[in-house]
Amino acid sequence: MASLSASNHVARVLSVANHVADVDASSRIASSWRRCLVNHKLDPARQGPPQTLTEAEIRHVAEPMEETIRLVTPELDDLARVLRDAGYCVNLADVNATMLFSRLPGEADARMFLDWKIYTGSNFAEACEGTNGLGTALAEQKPILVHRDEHFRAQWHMFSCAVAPLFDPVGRLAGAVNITSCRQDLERAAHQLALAVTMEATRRMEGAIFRGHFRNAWIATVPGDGGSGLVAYDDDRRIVGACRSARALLGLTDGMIASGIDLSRYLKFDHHAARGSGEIVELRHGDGRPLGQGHVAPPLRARSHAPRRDAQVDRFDALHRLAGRDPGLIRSVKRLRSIGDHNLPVLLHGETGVGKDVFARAIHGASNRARNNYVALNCAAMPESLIDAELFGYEAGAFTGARREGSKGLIVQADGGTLFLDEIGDMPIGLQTRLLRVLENREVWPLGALKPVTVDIRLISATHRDLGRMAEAGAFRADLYYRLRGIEVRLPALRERADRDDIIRQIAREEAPSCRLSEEAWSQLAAYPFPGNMRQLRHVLRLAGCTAEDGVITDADLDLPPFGGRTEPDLEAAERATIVAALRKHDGRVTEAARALKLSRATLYRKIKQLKIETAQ
Ligand SMILES: Nc1ncnc2c1ncn2[C@@H]1O[C@H](COP(=O)(O)OP(=O)(O)OP(=O)(O)O)[C@@H](O)[C@H]1O
Repeated sequence: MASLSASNHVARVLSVANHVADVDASSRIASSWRRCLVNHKLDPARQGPPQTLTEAEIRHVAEPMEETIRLVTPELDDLARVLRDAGYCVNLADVNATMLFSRLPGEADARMFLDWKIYTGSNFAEACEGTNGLGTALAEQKPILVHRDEHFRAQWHMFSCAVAPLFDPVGRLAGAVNITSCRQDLERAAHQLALAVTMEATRRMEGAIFRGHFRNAWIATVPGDGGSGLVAYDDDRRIVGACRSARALLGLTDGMIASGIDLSRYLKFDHHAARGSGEIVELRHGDGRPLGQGHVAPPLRARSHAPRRDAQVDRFDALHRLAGRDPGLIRSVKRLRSIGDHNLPVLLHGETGVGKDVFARAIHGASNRARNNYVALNCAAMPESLIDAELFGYEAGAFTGARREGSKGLIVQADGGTLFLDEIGDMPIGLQTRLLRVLENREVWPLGALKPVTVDIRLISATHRDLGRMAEAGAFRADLYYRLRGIEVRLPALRERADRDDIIRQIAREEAPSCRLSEEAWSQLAAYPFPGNMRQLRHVLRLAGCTAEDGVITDADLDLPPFGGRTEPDLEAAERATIVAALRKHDGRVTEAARALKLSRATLYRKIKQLKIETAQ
C-alpha cells in the first residue's frame, strides 16, 4: 500500500470519526471506525499480518464447533464453487472471528490470500484488525459488506468482503460466513449481490444445523418475508425449538419453548396431511391468521438409513450426552476418547451434585472394562478403619468384629473393571500410602493376608477440593496426587454450563413427564444458581411434579431456597420437602410415595429416618 494513500486514509478516518466528514457507503462503517479509534485505540496506518493460531491451537478452538462445521460443510463447499471463478475465498469463523474453515479460489487469486494470511487460524476480530467484514459483522451481529477502502486499516484496502452472521438453533450467535475478493475491478454493486448469495447460503446452513440439532423432532417450515422459519416439535406436539425467524414470525420466546408449549397455540395445520415427508400444507397461526404454505419433515430417526456409527463412537455416546453442548466438557470427552483404552487414572473435579459419579460410570461404560465391575466408594462418608477394611479387604478373623469369612475388599472386587473413589481429598493420609502402593505394584495386601493379591483396576477419583494446594500444604500425598491425575476433568457447576437450559428441559421431562413449566417457573429456574447442581435440580422438579396442578408447574411449585453460599443444608431441605410433599400427596402411604419418587421402599424409609420426617404409619 503506497504511503501517500495510507496517510490520506488516516486523515479520512480521523475526519469521519470526528464527524467532520461522512463515509459514502454507510453510517455503519463510520460507527465502526469510531469504535476502532475510541474503544479499541487502533492505528489505521499500522501494518502487519493478523494474529494466527498454531495447528494445535486451531484444533482446540475448533473442537466446540466440530459438529457445526460438519453440518455446514456441504453448503460452504457449494458457496465456494459458485464464487470461485469470481476470485472469492470462503471462510467460516467462530464468534471470536477466528477462521476455522477456508476454501481458496483458483490459483491466480489464491496466492494473495495466502500471502495476507486470510486462511484457517487467522483472527479478524474488529478489536484487532479494525473494521473488516468478519470482525464488524460479528460485533454488530448483522450482515455487512466492507468494500476496499471502507476497511479501517489501509493495508486491507485491496480486499472486499461480504459476511453474514450464523446463529445456532436457539438463536445465539455461533459464528459468521465470510467471502473475500481481492479483484481490483470489483464494483460495490456486484459485491452487494455476492452478499445476498452469502446470506442465503448462511440461512441454509442455519437450517442444516437446526435439523441436525433437532434430529429426533418433527420440523415444520413456516414461510415468512425475511426467510422461512423452522419449528421443531415432539410426538406429543409440544414445541421443543424454533429458529430466529420462526420466533419472530410466531411470537415465540425462550420461556414458552422451554415450557414445552402446545404447537397448536402457535401453529395449526392438518397433521394427517403432513405425515408424508415434504408434503405441502396450509399453515395457520394459532389465532387463526393464515400463514401460507409450508411443509413438515418427520424425525430423522424415523427415516434414517444412515450407516450405524462404529462401536468405538457408540461406546462414548453416554459421555457425549453428558457433555451436552458445554465446550469444556466436549473437549474433555474428546481427550478421554483420544486416550482410548489406555489405563490412565482419571481425576474428576466438581462441586457436589454435578454428576461426578454419573460421569465416572460413563467413563467405565466407554472403556474396554465395561463388562467388568464398576465399584464405588465415598471416602468422606466413613471412618478410617472402615475405609481400610472396605477398600483393601481382610482375612477371616483379622480383627474383632470382622466377618467370619473375611472380605475381598473393593479393590479386588473391581479387578478387571473400574474403582471410583469419591471425595478422595478426604482419604486419611495413612490410607493414601496404601493406595499408592496398590497403584504402583498392582497388588493389594488384605489385612492379615500372607501374600498379596494381584489386581488390574482403572482408578477414577473425584473431589471438590483443590488437591494441588492440599499436596503443597502437606495435607495430601503429592506423589499420590500426581499418580491420580493421569487425566483431569473439570465438571462445571450447573450455573456455569453453556447448555444449562437444555439440562433443565431434559430433567423436567424425566422428573415431571406429564407436566409443563409455566413461563414464570422457567424464568425462576433459569435464574437460580443451584448450589446443589443436578441433584438439587432433580429434587426441585420431582417435588414440583408432585405438587403441580392441571399438569402445569408454576413458580409456586418450585422450592428454591435463597442461596447464601452454603450447599448441603439447602440440599437436605430440598430433599426433605420433596419427600414430605410426596407423602402428603399419597396420604402418608410410603409404598405409593416411594413409587412416585422412583425410590425403593427401603430407601424411602431410610431417608424418612435420616431426615427425621414424621409419618402417619
Ligand atoms: N448430566 C446430567 N444430566 C441429568 N442428571 C444428572 C446429570 N449428571 C448427574 N445427574 C443427576 O444428578 C444427581 C447427582 O449425580 P452424582 O451423584 O453423579 O453427583 P456427584 O457429583 O457424584 O455428587 P457428590 O459430590 O455429592 O457425590 C443424580 O441424581 C444424577 O442422576
